[in-house]
Amino acid sequence: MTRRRDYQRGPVTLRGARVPASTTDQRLLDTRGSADWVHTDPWRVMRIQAEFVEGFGTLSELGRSVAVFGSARTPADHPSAALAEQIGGELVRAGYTVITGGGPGIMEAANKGAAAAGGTSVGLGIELPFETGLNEHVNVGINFRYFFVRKLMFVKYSEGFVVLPGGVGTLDELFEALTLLQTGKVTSFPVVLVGSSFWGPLLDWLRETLLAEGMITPEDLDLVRVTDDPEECVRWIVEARRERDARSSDTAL
Ligand SMILES: C/C(=C\CNc1ncnc2c1ncn2[C@@H]1O[C@H](COP(=O)(O)O)[C@@H](O)[C@H]1O)CO
Repeated sequence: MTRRRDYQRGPVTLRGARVPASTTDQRLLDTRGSADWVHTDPWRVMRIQAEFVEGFGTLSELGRSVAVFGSARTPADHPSAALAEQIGGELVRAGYTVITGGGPGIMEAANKGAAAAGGTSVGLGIELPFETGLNEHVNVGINFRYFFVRKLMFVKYSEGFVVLPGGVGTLDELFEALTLLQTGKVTSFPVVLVGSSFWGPLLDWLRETLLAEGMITPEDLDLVRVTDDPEECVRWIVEARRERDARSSDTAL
């Protein structure tokens, strides 16, 4: 009688010709060989998971937060930077943690305002082909390898988005929020555009082209509000929170 030899690879049973010549432990402990596996998708999944774990672990403890977006290229002496700095400070005084992309320009200005007001000033940095690093006003920083992990962190841990003038990165962040709101994937939260002369032409295009051509509904236009006033911006966010809290206490009754 031939003895059937089973080989267990975790939950998988292998027999006959499928039985490997070495065990998993042997392969793990064998340090020789190519390092190509580090660049394979299964290994990337582990790194992606690690980023989620790190992000969730750090951000879940920071309390109520608002994200501030805007150009990485805005000079420190630009009026938009002054607005971002003031908004960072106002948000902290209203009890919020301020979350930005941790980079230069508008991000740095918002972090500066938040830190100067004695608040938690978060930077969710991103690994880029050119090193920029976290700006000096960040007091809680996480550097992400993967844009999509970082993007989820902004949405999951912010209860409002403040969007100052910016380029494609800023537009990407704005339209991701609008898509999630429009499709009901995220519970209603305020999106405030700061800078009426910058955002006005985009809103005109949304109305005159997208709405006119039936690509969006009139209600979609209500997903954003525009202001030039930092205090009004923060007031809208606080009011939205009160409305949300009132709605959730109604449903709890
Ligand atoms: C291009 C420059 C720096 C890039 N450094 C960045 N660091 C962190 N976050 C960034 C960076 N660049 C873009 N972002 C994200 O996109 C938004 C800004 O993009 P935009 O195209 O400049 O509008 C911003 O909100 C970040 O989340 C210059 O040295």
